[in-house]
Amino acid sequence: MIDQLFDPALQDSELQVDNPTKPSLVITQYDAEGRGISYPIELEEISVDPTFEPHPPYESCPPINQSILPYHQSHETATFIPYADEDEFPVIDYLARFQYFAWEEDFDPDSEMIQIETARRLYSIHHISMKNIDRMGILKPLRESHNQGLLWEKFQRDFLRWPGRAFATEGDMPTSFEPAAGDLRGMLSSVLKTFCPNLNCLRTMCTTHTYSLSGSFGGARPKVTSQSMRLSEGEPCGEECFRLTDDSYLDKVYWENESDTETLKTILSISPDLLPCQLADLCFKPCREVFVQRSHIFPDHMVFDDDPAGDEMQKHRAGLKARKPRLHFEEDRAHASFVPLEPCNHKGPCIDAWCNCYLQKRRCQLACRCGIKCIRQYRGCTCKRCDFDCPCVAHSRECMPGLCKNCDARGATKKPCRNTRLQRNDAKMVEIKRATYGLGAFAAQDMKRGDYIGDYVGIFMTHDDTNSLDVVTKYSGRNYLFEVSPDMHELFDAARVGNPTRFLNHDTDANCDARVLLVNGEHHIGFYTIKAVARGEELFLNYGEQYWEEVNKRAAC
Ligand SMILES: C[S@@+](CC[C@H](N)C(=O)[O-])C[C@H]1O[C@@H](n2cnc3c(N)ncnc32)[C@H](O)[C@@H]1O
Repeated sequence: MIDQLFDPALQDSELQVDNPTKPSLVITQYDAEGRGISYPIELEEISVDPTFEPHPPYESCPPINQSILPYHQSHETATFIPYADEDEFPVIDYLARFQYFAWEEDFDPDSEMIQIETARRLYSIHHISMKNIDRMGILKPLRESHNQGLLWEKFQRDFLRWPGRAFATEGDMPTSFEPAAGDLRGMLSSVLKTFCPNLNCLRTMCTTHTYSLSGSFGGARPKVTSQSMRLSEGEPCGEECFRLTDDSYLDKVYWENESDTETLKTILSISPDLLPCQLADLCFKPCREVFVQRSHIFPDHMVFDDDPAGDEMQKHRAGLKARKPRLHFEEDRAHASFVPLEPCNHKGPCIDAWCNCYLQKRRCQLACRCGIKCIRQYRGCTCKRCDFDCPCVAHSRECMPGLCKNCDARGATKKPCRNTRLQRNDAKMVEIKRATYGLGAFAAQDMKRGDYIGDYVGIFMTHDDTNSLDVVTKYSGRNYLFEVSPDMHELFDAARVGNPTRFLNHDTDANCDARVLLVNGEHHIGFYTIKAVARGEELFLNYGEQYWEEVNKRAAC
């Protein structure tokens, strides 16, 4: 480029290069006529420290703040061959662990294109509504939700233009699906899908907590009768306040628009005991009208009932008296076997076959929609200082904001409950540096015994899924699998995604240990110091004998 600089055709007349021997970069900008203007930029010389080793190939670890559950179970499908350009890597052995190549079974872009084009022609040329196209059942559903279905997929990728397309240039289908303005339930469901309501999760479009939330929220039961609301203390909110209404008004309210009643029902299914004055603001209706409608939805005799869901409870009441439920909560055991369950959502008590939690001998979770009377829900602790006497601590469970009564589990004060450090991410600082065995984690500050280091996160998988990892683990000599259940059936793999806890090396005289904890209904692996650690010291875990037995077994076979 320096030579070109002196080409009179390209050279800018004002360009001066003071010292052509000094490394410099010349930038030439061309205009539409091909005239170039060049100017030099001096380069800073950079010397590379030879001790700084390049990062090993095929090893990347994007940071995550919570474990993830991938959409596609990668153990069945080979999407990628690591170390493929290294002769020693046993490619065939690796591929033999999978049933398919990803290209064999992944979506077929041709078929998808044809489906989209077919739908478009049916819609814009033959004027068949999207609802009716769906009802034909010949194509993939167009709109399953605001972010699922053929229409959504169409906007996730760029299709090449294809010859057939030119013959039909009529308009396109609507691009997005939004619930109608009056459909409060639809709008809330779509937001829930976008913003995960799980207490441990702040991720948009969360794929970890995949249980279907659409339509399943609500189901809370009223505790306050309309009569006691009317008798409760409080100032009327205005002339039309329910507090100024007598019974004669009860038959005189009729809402013509069904969506108004639906909106009220949706709000009540989430918060059944809101005062009519508050409901009036949310529904844009006069307070006394809302009161009358609420008393139709929740008649007082239902509120007194043990189970306003009614029938099922009546049917089972006789049975209930006779047989006391024998509760055996698997999760109460410190290192319980753990399989994630869909939250239950049913009428009637959680003591029969319709309740999945009951069938699986599990506690109901926060996300369950079985109602406030559920006897299987954990009630929280009542202690102030949560140490060894605390039932949450004793059962390897972090205290729960909203349920634990006296400790500051929410972290609202300067002295929040210690037994919530994992969910508050109140971790001591660590530094990742070269260590004896690859990289290692080092204390970046002085630590006391019992300090919290971090939450071991990775890809959530079952033991069967690890089969395909064996070849890679043996080849790289690095293993990032951590069992979350004692039978080793469920694991987190921090090889491909993780956080600094993945760098703790092994020592029999370890200064840290790992504890399986139930945190807001999910099992986590927390790392804690078991002795004082000075700043700069390396943090070690004892991987256990079983770990090294496995390593030796793998090496031998
Ligand atoms: C969870 S990783 C620890 C972080 C790892 N050193 C790195 O650079 O990413 C576990 C792997 O570290 C290595 N390792 C850790 N402690 C070791 C030890 N005491 N002896 C030999 N290798 C060890 C082994 O390769 C093991 O599979």
